[in-house]
Amino acid sequence: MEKLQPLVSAEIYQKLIKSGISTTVDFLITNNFELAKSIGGSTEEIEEMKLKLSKHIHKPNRIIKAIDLEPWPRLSTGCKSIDGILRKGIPVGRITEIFGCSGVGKTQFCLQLALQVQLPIDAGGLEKGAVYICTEDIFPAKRLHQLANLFKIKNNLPGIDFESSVYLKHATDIDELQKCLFSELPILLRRENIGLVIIDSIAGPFRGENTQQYITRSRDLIQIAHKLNDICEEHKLAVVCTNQVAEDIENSKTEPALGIAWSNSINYRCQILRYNDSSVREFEIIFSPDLARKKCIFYITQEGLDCKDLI
Ligand SMILES: Nc1ncnc2c1ncn2[C@@H]1O[C@H](COP(=O)(O)OP(=O)(O)OP(=O)(O)O)[C@@H](O)[C@H]1O
Repeated sequence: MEKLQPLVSAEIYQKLIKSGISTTVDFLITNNFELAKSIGGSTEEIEEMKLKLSKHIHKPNRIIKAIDLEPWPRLSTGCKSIDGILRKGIPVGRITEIFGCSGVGKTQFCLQLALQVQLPIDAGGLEKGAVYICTEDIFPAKRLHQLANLFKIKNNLPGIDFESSVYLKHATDIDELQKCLFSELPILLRRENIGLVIIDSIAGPFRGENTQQYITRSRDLIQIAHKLNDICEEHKLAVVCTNQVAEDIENSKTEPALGIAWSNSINYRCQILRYNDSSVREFEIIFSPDLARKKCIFYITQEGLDCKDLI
């Protein structure tokens, strides 16, 4: 892990340590306003420091030890078995897709992430808020409320109003989704400290478009995927998109919707499956740039995702 010292002065290093920032990755993913508060100086000066540090990490042709490889920061899912196969959680700075049949628990998974992201860093969170973009059903506010109340108790944080850091947007068609991603979201991301953007589901706006709109549909999808990638990288946040399944009748199987252009635009693809009608689910990594194809089991309770008696 790349240490901040000797890259910054001893005085600044001490101030950063006091704020819980000990590595270059911590520094790079922390909001400029927060850094300016911790070590003094203007946000422009902080941006300059970030540029220098990122150049140091990505120095071309620099030979490094395997142990010095920077792991991508992760956001814990709050479920030990899933975190175990994801190497501590959902990657920050990348797009993760969660696909599965209707009612399998994709929304439940996303609601839990919207709470987890607000936890302190040492508890697996990012101490940031979440943006939740619904494209199909209206946002399940009651379920979030129930989860948030139990989440406070579980994490012993009775004073935190978790619901007030979840920003909602309902975008049911492609135009609304584009407007949200290209104009509304960038403004919000500049104003608020956001660590997670959820789209539930990415397939929603692309359904029901007729075949004549096929070409513009593909172009719009690619444009949206590029925008999501830019947002991830620029704001160092995690993007999670749920996706529906499409029937492949010829081969009697189901596949994630939206085809190959979308598949090539995401970094991580994971599937949730349900065992019969029980509360037990299977979570499987289908592809990823840094993880093996693995699966684990978990279940959904009123407190969210869990695996207590399973591991
Ligand atoms: N409070 C709860 N206690 C136990 N299980 C719950 C609770 N809330 C939701 N569930 C489980 O989650 C399932 C619904 O999951 P969810 O709405 O997240 O599915 P989904 O994959 O997002 O579906 P869709 O694609 O139709 O939106 C329910 O069928 C139930 O099994």
